[in-house]
Amino acid sequence: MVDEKGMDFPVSWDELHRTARALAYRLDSLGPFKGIVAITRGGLVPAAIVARELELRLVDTVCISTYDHKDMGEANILKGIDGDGEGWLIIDDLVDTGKTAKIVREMLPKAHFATVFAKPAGRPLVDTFVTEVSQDTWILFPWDVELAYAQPIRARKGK
Ligand SMILES: O=P(O)(O)OC[C@H]1O[C@H](OP(=O)(O)OP(=O)(O)O)[C@H](O)[C@@H]1O
Ligand SMILES: O=c1[nH]c(=O)c2nc[nH]c2[nH]1
Ligand SMILES: [Mg+2]
Repeated sequence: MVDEKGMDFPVSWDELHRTARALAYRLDSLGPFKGIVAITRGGLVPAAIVARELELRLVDTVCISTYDHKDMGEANILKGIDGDGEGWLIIDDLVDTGKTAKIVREMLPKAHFATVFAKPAGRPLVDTFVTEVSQDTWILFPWDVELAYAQPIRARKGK
């Protein structure tokens, strides 16, 4: 779908699993880490995959909500975490504007911040990521979609 936020970039469960495993592969050589801080909710599934691959069993959360679907609002910090993050690995699904990443980095300045996807505006705030997509792309995660009828491309263009 194309709207004012740009083109949707749908990601399947398989693709997400494969890309999160690629992230774990990169992170393995940058550790060892004490544990993972997952940024809810988007970071939960990638954090579970990375935790499995890096054999990390200590998993905490920072809970931040900024978007209502595609609409950005104020960042609402529902749960923080103590300490400076030294030795910890922060996992989120993506950085977009970098607003969430900035808050998390200020909260845990010594942690390693990793995401599966990065858009250009947020990219400088991430230590490790796998796939870059353009700023006007909306990543559509598998937990946000259901299987449904898709109009043929020609019909969508009104031909
Ligand atoms: O770089 P930014 O512009 O801050 O955008 C990235 C953040 O936005 C999304 O979270 P959201 O606030 O939608 O909450 P959710 O993870 O619960 O879906 C996403 O999971 C990132 O955490
Ligand atoms: O599902 C999402 N896809 C995105 O591209 C995005 N950017 C900020 N928050 C987002 N959530
Ligand atoms: Mg999030």
